[in-house]
Amino acid sequence: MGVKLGILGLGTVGTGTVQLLQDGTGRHPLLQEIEIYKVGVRSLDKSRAVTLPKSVLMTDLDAIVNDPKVDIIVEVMGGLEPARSLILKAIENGKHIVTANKAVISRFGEEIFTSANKAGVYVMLEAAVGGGIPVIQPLKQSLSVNRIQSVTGIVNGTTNYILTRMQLEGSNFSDVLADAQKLGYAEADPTADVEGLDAADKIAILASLAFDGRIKLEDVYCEGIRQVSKTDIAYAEKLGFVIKLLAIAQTVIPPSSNPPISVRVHPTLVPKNHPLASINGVNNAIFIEGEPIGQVMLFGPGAGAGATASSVSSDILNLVASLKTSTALPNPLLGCRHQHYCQITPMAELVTRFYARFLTRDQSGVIGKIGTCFGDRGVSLESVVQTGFQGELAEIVVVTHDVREGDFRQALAEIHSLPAIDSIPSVLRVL
Ligand SMILES: NC(=O)C1=CN([C@@H]2O[C@H](COP(=O)(O)OP(=O)(O)OC[C@H]3O[C@@H](n4cnc5c(N)ncnc54)[C@H](OP(=O)(O)O)[C@@H]3O)[C@@H](O)[C@H]2O)C=CC1
Ligand SMILES: N[C@@H](CC=O)C(=O)O
Ligand code: NA
Repeated sequence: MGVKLGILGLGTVGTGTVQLLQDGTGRHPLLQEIEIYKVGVRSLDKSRAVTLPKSVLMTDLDAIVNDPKVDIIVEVMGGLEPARSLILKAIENGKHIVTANKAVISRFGEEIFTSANKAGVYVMLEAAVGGGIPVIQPLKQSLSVNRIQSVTGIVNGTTNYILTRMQLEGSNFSDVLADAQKLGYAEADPTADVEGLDAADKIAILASLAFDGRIKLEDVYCEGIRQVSKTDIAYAEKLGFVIKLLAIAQTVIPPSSNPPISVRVHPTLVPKNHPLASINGVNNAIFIEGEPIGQVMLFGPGAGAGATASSVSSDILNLVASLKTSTALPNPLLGCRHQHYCQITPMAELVTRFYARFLTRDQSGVIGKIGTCFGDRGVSLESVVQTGFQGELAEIVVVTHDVREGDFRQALAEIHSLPAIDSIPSVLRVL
C-alpha cells in the first residue's frame, strides 16, 4: 500500500510538487510508493496546470488533516492561519508534516515542534529556506558536528532578483517586482519579501539550527530593500561592492556553549570578490563558517515551482523511507530537540563597517567636520569620496572601518545636526 499524502495548497509550490510526483521516471524508485490522496484548495473552479481525479481535489482542509488514511500532510498553502491550526491538528492526529511555510515555523516553531515530539512525528521544512537548496538537512546532519561561527545568506529570491536587475539593467524597482510576482517567486503579499520579513523568518530558522537554540522572531533585526536607490547601487559599484539583501547570524565572541549571537537582515555592501557577490537573479546562497570545516557555500535556485518542489519532495521521500523502516524511537537528526532560547546581542553592540551618503551644502570644510564627528566617537574612515552634485547639494560618500554600531549612530546623529548637512539619504552596512 502506498504512503498517502494530503497536500494543502495547489499554487506555485503545490503544483510543482504534484508535477514532480506524477512524473517519476528517472527519479528515486521510492517515489512509486507515494499516493497523492487528497489535495486541498480554496476554489474548485480555478483552472489547474495538473490533472487530478475529481475525488482528490477538495476545499475542506479540516477533513484532510482529520482523515485517518492520510500519512503525511504537505502544507504548501502559506499564511499563518489556518496553516498553523491545520498543522497542529494533523500532528495531533499522528501525521508527519512537510511544510514550505517559514512564516509559520519561525513564529510557531516552539508550539509545533513540542507537539510533534509529543506525538512522535516529524516536521520537515527543507523548502522553507533557500527554496531548492539543501540547507536544512545539511545543518541538521552533515554539518552538525561543527561549531558554527556564522551563517550569511542571500535567502530571498524575489529581492535578489530585483536588486540584480536594478544593478545590471538599471531597471525600476516596481517593474521588476511585478516580474518576480509573475514568475511565482514573491509571497502572496510581496511586502514580506521587500521589507526583509521573509528573509528574517528564514534566518531565524537557520540560526536556530546553526546555534542549537530557539530564536524569538522579534529579536531578529530587519531592514528591507525599499530604501536601496540606483544612486547607492552606482556608488557601491564604483567602490568595489554590490548591494545584496543579506541575512546574517553570527557569534559575537568565540564559540562556547550558548554564545551570544547577532541575527539580522539588511541590505549590505558585499565586496565584489566575496563569493556571495556573484549570486544573481532568483538564486540564493548560504555561506557557512564553522570549526573545523572552514567555509562552505550552498548555492542554487531560491524560489520557483520546480526548485521548491525538489525540496518538498525530498522531505516526503525521507519520511516515506522512515515510515518503511519505522522504529519506535524518533531519529534525533530528523527531529527538533531545542529547549532553550539563544541570547541575542543588541544591534548597538554589533561591530561592522558602514557606508553612508550625505547631501551637504557646498561649503568649505564640510568633509573635515564630518571627519571630526566620526573621530570623536572613535569611528575611523576607510574612504571618503565627493563625486557628485544633486542640484545645489554636494554628495559625499564614506566607508568606515569596523566600528561599534552604537558609536557610529551617535556620530551620525551629531553629523545630522551640523548646519552644513542637508540630509543623510542612506546608511548601509558593509560585509
Ligand atoms: N513560491 C515559491 O517560490 C516558494 C514558496 N514557498 C512557500 O510555500 C508556500 C506556498 O507558496 P506558493 O505556492 O507560492 O503560494 P500560492 O499562493 O501560489 O498557493 C497557495 C495555495 O494554497 C491554497 N490556499 C491558500 N489558503 C487557503 C485556504 N485558506 N484554504 C484552502 N486553500 C488555501 C490556494 O488555493 P487556490 O489555488 O484555490 O487559491 C493555493 O492553491 C508559502 O508558505 C511560501 O512561503 C517556499 C519556497 C518558495
Ligand atoms: N518569496 C520567497 C519564496 C521562497 O521562499 C522568495 O522570494 O525567496
Ligand atoms: Na532548502
